[in-house]
Amino acid sequence: MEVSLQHKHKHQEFICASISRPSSFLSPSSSASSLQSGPLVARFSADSHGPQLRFRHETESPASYTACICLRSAQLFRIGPTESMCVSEESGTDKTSEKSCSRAIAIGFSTEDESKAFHSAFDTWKNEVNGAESGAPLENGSLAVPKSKFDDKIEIASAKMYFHYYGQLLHQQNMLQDYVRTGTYYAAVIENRVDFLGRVVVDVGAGSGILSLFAAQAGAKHVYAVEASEMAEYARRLIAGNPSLGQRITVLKGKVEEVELPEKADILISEPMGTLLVNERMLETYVIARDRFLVHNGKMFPTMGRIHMAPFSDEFLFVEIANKALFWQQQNYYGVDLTPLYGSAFQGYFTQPVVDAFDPRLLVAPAIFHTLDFSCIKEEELYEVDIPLSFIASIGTRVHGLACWFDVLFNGSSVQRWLTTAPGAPTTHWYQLRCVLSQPIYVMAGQEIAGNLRMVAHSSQSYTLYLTMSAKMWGAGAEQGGMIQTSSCKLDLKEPYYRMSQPQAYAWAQDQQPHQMLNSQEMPLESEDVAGSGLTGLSLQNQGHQSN
Ligand SMILES: C[S@@+](CC[C@H](N)C(=O)[O-])C[C@H]1O[C@@H](n2cnc3c(N)ncnc32)[C@H](O)[C@@H]1O
Repeated sequence: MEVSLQHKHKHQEFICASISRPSSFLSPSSSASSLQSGPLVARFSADSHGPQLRFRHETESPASYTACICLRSAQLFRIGPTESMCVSEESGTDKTSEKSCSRAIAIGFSTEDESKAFHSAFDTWKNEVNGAESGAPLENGSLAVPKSKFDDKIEIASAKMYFHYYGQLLHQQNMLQDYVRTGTYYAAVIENRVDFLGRVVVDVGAGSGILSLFAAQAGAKHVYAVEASEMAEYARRLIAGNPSLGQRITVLKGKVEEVELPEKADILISEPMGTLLVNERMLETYVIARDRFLVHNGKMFPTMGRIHMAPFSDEFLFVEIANKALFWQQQNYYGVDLTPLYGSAFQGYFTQPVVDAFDPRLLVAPAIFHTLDFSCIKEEELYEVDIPLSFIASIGTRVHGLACWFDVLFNGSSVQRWLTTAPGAPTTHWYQLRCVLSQPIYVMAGQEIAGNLRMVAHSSQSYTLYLTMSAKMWGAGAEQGGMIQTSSCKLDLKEPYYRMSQPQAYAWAQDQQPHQMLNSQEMPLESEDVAGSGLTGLSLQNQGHQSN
């Protein structure tokens, strides 16, 4: 749909030294990359053809032009002090195909100052296009708004808070200080140098730019660091302050769903994991980056993730949550009877998943896991994830709910490395997550616990969780497959209860021996040997998006 744009000047002109097509964009039949040299006029304008950047020879009339770029999809990269690259997306001219392709023009300037002035004008014109397209009121009337894939599914208010959060250094520091996390990324990159050496890398959601710098340390030919929040500016500064690496890194401020890159990537690196792996819905962004930027069979760091689940028993936690609602049992609160709201308050507290580090001995059955393969999963498959549950209880106890954690694999050519958030492993800033049932169920040792965990994405960048757990009939009559008790709950992953206790030593009843709940496949060895001690003292502020 058309968006009108009314710049305060009708056009703006600059002199540049040359324009040419970069060789990688030339068709095989092209003989020369140069389009024009000699003094050229670059003209920004907004007319009936929309907002455009046109180039013409100084001697030609303003109506004629050598090259024309639509400003709507254009991105400008500085590739040298007096050299820049302008890339735009073009729809295919072939009517039978809806495919679009990228078009690039290298622009030369005589001086650095000319280059700076041009970039500043480009940003101004681009901002005006973006302002118009995001629905900002313009003098010439109301606007139809084309939306990106991100804007289509995420509420504006949620996205605003989300990027505001990540735009602050203190929250990036929180992630950088998770040495299990950052150390494992560092080891995964450096030990798999061969996957980065001489390669083009895209850092998906670059934040401070730390992973881009790791990729450059591993010998990447060029890294495109894409970051939507104001952190992009800090990333630029950090990268400029590390010039030997920084000269191979370009920071692009924008959403992964919207920016254009001048070339395809051989490898993607990203840290898109939220609580329970999927919180924040950034995995979708990672998968979109794969489809937009990665060459066929390119690598992804991380390559896949697994959500691990096991039933747990934790009487202290259950009582703590249930007691929170006791407030509403007061019959004389300044003369008011609060009890009509007790039931709702009680249920309300159980809609909050609990985030903390717990003792793995609280698990009452070996864990199962569900795999999300980032290299092939479709974005839409992340909108709803349905996981059947089946466990065999190791002990007779009261089951209070489902404990969950995740790990991710860096499937490098030299070394396979896992980053785990398992209970009992060095604690990360993700901790673990527990869904607590308001009605616990009783099980005997050897009894099957069946159920289902359904996670449905919502537009506030998180998920609604639907959990059902049932104790299957055991002993006589079990062959009929009946359930003895079933308990269900609905939780909002966006509203967790952050309970930052240290893992506690729990006393075991005489008939309950501590047992090994993690099977050998799940033993979190890798992160331990990289990062050393855990981070149990790490603080995690309760601000809605701290889970990453
Ligand atoms: C968990 S942080 C990781 C930052 C950094 N890569 C690191 O490992 O320290 C995720 C970053 O991705 C950015 N981000 C999330 N969704 C994005 C999107 N759709 N486009 C661009 N950046 C995005 C956030 O602003 C945030 O800075």
